Amino acid sequence: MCIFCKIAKKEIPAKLVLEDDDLVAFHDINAQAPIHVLVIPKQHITGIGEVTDEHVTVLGKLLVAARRIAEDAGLSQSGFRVVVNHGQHAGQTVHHLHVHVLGGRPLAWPPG
Ligand SMILES: CCNS(=O)(=O)OC[C@H]1O[C@@H](n2cnc3c(N)ncnc32)[C@H](O)[C@@H]1O
Repeated sequence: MCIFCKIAKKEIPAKLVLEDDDLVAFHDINAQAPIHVLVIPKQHITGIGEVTDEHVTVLGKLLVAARRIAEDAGLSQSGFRVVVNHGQHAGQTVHHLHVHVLGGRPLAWPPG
């Protein structure tokens, strides 16, 4: 089972931020900003490279949750970044769809 499925099933620990029937959000173990949270679907989807029309609802839920997490973290005014990485060039290391929410400091553009 993938590591994020284990987190979703509470089989391994994580610092949870948000959970509902469809998704769970938790602090990134290797934070790249003062706020760095991952939002994942409980359903195993390997990544953005796999999504189709059947995933529209859960994809929307991930983005709304991302906004709520950023707002709760007080980032609405200062700003935040929402990132999904796909494949080797993007450095995807966990093959379970996840949305990064980053904020709390100025974020460079373009990213690396
Ligand atoms: C370019 C990044 N690669 S990624 O886009 O695939 O992001 C994976 C992210 O998952 C995080 N991560 C891996 N294992 C855990 C864990 N057990 N708990 C919380 N976060 C984790 C990594 O720190 C990384 O930021």
